Amino acid sequence: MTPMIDVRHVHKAFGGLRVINDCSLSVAKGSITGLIGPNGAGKSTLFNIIAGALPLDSGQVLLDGEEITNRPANALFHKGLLRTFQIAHEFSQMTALENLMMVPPAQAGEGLFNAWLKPGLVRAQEEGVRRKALEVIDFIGLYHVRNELAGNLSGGQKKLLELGRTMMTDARVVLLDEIAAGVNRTLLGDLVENIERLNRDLGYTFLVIEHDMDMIARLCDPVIVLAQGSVMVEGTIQEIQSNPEVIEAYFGAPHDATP
Ligand SMILES: Nc1ncnc2c1ncn2[C@@H]1O[C@H](COP(=O)(O)OP(=O)(O)OP(=O)(O)O)[C@@H](O)[C@H]1O
Repeated sequence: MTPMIDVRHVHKAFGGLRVINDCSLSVAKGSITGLIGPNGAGKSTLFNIIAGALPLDSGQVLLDGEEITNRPANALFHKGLLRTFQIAHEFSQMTALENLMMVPPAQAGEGLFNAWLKPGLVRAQEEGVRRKALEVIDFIGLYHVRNELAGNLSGGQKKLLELGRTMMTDARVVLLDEIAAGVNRTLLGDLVENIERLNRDLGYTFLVIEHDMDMIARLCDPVIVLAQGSVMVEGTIQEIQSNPEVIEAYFGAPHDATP
């Protein structure tokens, strides 16, 4: 089957520093694939390249068989490739529900033409967006705080809201960058469940960068280990955790602790 994301022989350097070195990997459709590796391995750089936030020097990136190399993030958004972002400062003064309602890329109300000539259409579309936002906020378990300012939500609730924002569009693949950081265990459980439901019920594919190994172990199969800008090994979490090369990459020497 055509992979959802296919990274082929990608290179990227910052000045003289070669950060991504002939990196090739693929993310299977419908998978929750983990991307782990020691600090500085190049995980965020690779994410930024896939998400259209950073140009690569050479190589290719394909989305469901279509070349998307160096396409800007907004073009990828329309193709259903999204990444979660921290709730920006200006959005913290809007309610949780309004944050969701802001997401759809082409709200008819924004077009003057539609606003003047088709007010009925604008109202109907806004109503549709609101209904969907209410469904999404219920799905992610934040219905009870829907009218709270986003800035007042807890760290974990903000992460759930970020995930909810991806559901307002027709996402096919979502890149999650360290979504567990700073989230308490209870909300982390909710986050994991929601990711699993999106994967199982809506067919989302996920690529997950995460330092939290519990979260990787619960969610991801397969797990890809990046070291010095290229793939060291790929396998199940059990295979990864018992691989001596991986242990050495994390700890610098053979060791009996696991990553
Ligand atoms: N914009 C940049 N300019 C110069 N160097 C950069 C830039 N972005 C990243 N780097 C360097 O590239 C290397 C890889 O960084 P990257 O953030 O991709 O690693 P990472 O695997 O995500 O690390 P961590 O797990 O610590 O977040 C590091 O040495 C970093 O200092």
